[in-house]
Amino acid sequence: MTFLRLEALGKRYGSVQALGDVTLAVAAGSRTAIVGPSGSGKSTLLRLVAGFDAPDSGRIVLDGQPLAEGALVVPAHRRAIGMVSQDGALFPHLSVADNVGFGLERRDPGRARRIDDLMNMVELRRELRERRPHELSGGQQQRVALARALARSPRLMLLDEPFSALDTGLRDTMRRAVADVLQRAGVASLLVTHDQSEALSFADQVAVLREGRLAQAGSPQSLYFQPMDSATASFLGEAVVLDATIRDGHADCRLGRLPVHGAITDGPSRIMLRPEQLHLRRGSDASAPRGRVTAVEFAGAHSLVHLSLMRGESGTVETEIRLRLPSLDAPSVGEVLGLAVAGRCHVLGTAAG
Ligand SMILES: Nc1ncnc2c1ncn2[C@@H]1O[C@H](COP(=O)(O)OP(=O)(O)OP(=O)(O)O)[C@@H](O)[C@H]1O
Repeated sequence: MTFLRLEALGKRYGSVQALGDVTLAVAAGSRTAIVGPSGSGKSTLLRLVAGFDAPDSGRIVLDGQPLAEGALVVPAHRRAIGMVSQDGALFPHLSVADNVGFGLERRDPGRARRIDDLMNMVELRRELRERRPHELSGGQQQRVALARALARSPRLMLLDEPFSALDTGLRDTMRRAVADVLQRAGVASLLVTHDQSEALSFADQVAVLREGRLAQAGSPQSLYFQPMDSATASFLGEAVVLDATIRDGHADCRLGRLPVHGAITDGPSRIMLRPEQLHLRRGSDASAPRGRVTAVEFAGAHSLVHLSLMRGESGTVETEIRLRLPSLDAPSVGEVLGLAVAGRCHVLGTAAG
């Protein structure tokens, strides 16, 4: 069931069309991640939903109630929408308990109990109650910010890069913790992030913005394996994009004849494979697709291996591809390796979203 609906949303700042004709549906209790290059309109979208800014066109409907539609604009404090930002924006002079309870009525006899429950929910120990924000770790501060945002039982939670100031390990832990808390509370959320893998692992739905337009929205799996175009494909991870001719459910390309996803019309096209579908083989014959290793970038557990695809006996160098391989098994520069493809390839321009 659609809980939040953005309909043909548009916003202009002077000559810049920050958002244009964006339509997006968010299901009750679900998690949507908004991704896109810098300047693509992610923060603008969040600001319009929060009520910090009004759209020029289109409408926003939350749980059946229009929040913005023509001259009607419900003010931010009447929307029952929570927000957690990158720095947590805690009040430095207030204790943890008072930060968490900031939106609660001071004279409410149930206030202390509610603060305890909220701290419990985000797994903050009781003994942190009287500390000031600067006496907390980054992860603890984000938990306080989340508890404070949950205090007034929001209908929707907006997460504006809440994990970006945390280091990698903590980031993963916090991402899971926040997803968990929101799920248990049954609160739908919109997450803006620059981190594609964070978006893919956090959300049930990922929406890709480009130049203020919605390029594609869908499940993380459908966007990753069946992106609409090569820009979305590369934005969400490493992609191998090749020219191909489609015939009888197969693509003829530089990697041979590969089965394709779905029923695709015959003709010239472009296909995409994710690098993890390609397997390198040592000692393969010259008739098989092969690649020459041109560079190896060591990065700890994995190395980024650059290969030039070759064709036929002459070994004519064709397209460049990059594969992330376990460093223990990484080839050396100059080696010629056979390439086997696992699974089906995706024909670009045929995404269902
Ligand atoms: N208040 C403003 N005045 C003028 N232009 C603005 C304003 N806010 C945003 N813009 C412009 O609107 C466009 C979208 O900006 P927005 O901040 O929404 O992008 P973003 O995707 O969040 O970018 P980033 O990833 O860099 O945070 C940009 O071109 C930006 O320069």
